[in-house]
Amino acid sequence: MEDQSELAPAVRSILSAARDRASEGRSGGVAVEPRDLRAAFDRAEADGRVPVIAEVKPTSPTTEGTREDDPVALAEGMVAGGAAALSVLTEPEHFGGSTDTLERVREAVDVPVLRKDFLVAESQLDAVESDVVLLIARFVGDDLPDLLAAARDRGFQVLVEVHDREELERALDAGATTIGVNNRDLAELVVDLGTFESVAPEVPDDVTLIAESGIGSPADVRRMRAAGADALLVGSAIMDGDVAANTRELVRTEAGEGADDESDADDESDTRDTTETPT
Ligand SMILES: O=P(O)(O)OC[C@@H](O)[C@@H](O)c1c[nH]c2ccccc12
Repeated sequence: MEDQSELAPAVRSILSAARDRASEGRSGGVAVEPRDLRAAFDRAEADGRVPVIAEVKPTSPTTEGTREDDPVALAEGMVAGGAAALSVLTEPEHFGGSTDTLERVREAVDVPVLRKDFLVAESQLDAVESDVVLLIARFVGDDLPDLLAAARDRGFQVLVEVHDREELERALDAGATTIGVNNRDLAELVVDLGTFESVAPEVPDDVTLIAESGIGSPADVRRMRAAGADALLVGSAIMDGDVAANTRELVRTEAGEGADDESDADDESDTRDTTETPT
């Protein structure tokens, strides 16, 4: 694995906490019957919605304060706003997440739910059922093929997260079929939508490609879609304010051939501060 000193201190702390949780997991393991992520994206497209995975993220290392609302109510609002799928943080110490929250959310909605955590050991896959799990290429290093196989054995669909072309190559070599390009650099915690634009052209067409992080406005949605995103993963911009309205705004970006262009411009100046780069 890479030299950890290159990572932002907050990320190093998250990883060390993740290793301490490495023994978590139920004895006996999980056997998941997943809700199909690709089918959920296709349904959204057929319905004129941009496929968005909306993320329940109560807080993060660079977000001020914690959103205390019931995560189930937030999740239901996101689905009402048109989210094709949901992502739920289960990392407890830095993101205010829990496996219990994920279970409650997954029971309450019928869209696929991604477990968002920093998984580094196979046993962690058994902590809770979800439709999709995240593996971050940078953090799992050479264990990627084994963890991918272990996740699939349990029935999970797997989203492999990459940040550059070298990680993309590793993900493809390991057999990943759903790949997310994180626009946030985990070394600096800085967001640059150009990251997706530089990696996306290297991704084969049969891979489901997701643009992650830093997407805050209809203009950002258009930019990522133009660069080839099949779907978008959005946290902060949806969590800030009315989650249903925020989701709806992003999901409807392509409805009616840009008919909303003017109101988009107004909406972008509302509550969201696009200069912030929370994780
Ligand atoms: O809040 P944002 O900028 O919309 O980002 C969401 C999501 O991409 C981000 O939370 C994320 C991407 N990869 C991660 C890995 C772990 C924790 C969090 C993440």
